[in-house]
Amino acid sequence: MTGQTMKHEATDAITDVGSGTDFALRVENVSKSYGAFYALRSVSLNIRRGSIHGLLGENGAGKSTLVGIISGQRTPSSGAIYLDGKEVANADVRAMEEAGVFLVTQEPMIIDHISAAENLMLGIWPSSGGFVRWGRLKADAARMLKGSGIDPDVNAGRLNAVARRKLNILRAMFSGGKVIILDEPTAALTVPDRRQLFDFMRQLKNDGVTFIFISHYNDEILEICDAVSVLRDGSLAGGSEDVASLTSEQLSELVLGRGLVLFQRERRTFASEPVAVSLRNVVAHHVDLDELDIRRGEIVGFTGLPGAGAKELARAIFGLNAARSGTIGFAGDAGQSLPRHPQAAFDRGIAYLSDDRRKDGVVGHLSIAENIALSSLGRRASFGFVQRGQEASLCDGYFASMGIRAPNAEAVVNTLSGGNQQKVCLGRVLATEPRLLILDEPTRGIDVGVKQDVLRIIDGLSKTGVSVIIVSTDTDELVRAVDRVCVFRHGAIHEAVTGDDIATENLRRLAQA
Ligand SMILES: Nc1ncnc2c1ncn2[C@@H]1O[C@H](COP(=O)(O)OP(=O)(O)OP(=O)(O)O)[C@@H](O)[C@H]1O
Repeated sequence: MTGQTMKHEATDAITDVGSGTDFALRVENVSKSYGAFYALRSVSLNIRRGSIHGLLGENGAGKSTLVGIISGQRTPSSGAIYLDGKEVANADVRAMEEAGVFLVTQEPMIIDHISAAENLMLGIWPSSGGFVRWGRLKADAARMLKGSGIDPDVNAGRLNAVARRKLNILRAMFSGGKVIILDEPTAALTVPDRRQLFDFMRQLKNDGVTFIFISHYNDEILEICDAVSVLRDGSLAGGSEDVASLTSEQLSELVLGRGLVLFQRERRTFASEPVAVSLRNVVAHHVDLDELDIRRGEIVGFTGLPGAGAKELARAIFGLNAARSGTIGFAGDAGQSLPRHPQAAFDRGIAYLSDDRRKDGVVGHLSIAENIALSSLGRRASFGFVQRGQEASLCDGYFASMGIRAPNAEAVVNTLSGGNQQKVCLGRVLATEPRLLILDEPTRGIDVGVKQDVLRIIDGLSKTGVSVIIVSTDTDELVRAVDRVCVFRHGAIHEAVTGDDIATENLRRLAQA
């Protein structure tokens, strides 16, 4: 299928507006500009009632901007939104929620000091004569949370990232949402969590609820979506009303406007390479590891269920989680205690990309250039002075190779799309030129095209002798990018997989077993 035929299909879909009553939501000629820049340019969409409609596009294509407008978080520069055939004008988030439109973002809006049950029912607490009916609230919430693994009575502040995300999704679903927008909802969810979410969506869809679903994962889109629309550079570039008939390759082509060459690392054995990193007897929160050696230039994947030790070991190596005991040695040296904080790790040539860019990723109010240079400046400064020319060339290199979408490297990071912020984080970590690079979910939120570029960059870096750890729940990423996968269970490496055994189904089975 070519980009052109797809464009044609999209146009047909739009002209076939029907009576209007078939559509839960219509977007008509919506534009959004920031100064002279158009984030959206005259976009029109028709979303069928009771369907799951995928909204696709590369990083920065305009997806978040569009759903921000639909949900009342942002105001369009021009255009109109129709809900059940009626125009909604100047609506804010509250008005849109009252009208049944809910946006579930990647960053859950949870109130920490109240219980999970109270959060779940936020805004719809059952009341009688002005008093909240706590008994009814608890009973309703317990029913809703059944099977989710979330204790209704637990203080929400104590929930982990996955539970918070689930709670947020459940809240939208149970608040009488007629149109529920899920912006990359599956990031950080395990395979069983994801299955549960999709079952839930199908159930609600049968009851007539409409979903808009943003995802960069082809397998998810093919599994759950009925129709898709694709944005490219702020304009509607195509779509399909019959996702079931598409292959993964066709979907990628639809998004990128060109065929996609998937990256695959040429795996080899490292037995004859010198040991670059030696970990011994590491005991930390959720970690109890006897030993692990990583060779020069080797890429090792860490995977497992949450709390199994993969992420926790990575954090302990970088000094983010305190280790009770254990040593790390480089290139056969005697080894020293694990670093106590990130600066100490950094000084020993360890770099780390966090999966939480909000907390320890980029500095939003600084420019792309400043962010990329930030971690490596100390190392490059001479007599305390940073050479501006050096900073500029370092940054230009990463700006270009990461394909960051912005007018130039001086753009403020807060104005970038989520995926582009993630690329800035990665550029910043790579610029430190470490000897051990730890990447926690490096391509989460990154579009399918750039994902291949990122995997290529990591591959290239390993060929310069850097040892790499990739912590990932994305089995596709592990299959394409690493030489060895360590599957964690109870804080230790339960199994190490190499060669052709690094295959999607095998990894899924091992991680869940
Ligand atoms: N406040 C702002 N000022 C200037 N430009 C902005 C602002 N907000 C968004 N943009 C720009 O609008 C464009 C669309 O961004 P948007 O976040 O909608 O993309 P996206 O498709 O959701 O991307 P991603 O997949 O990376 O999340 C981007 O180029 C972004 O830099």
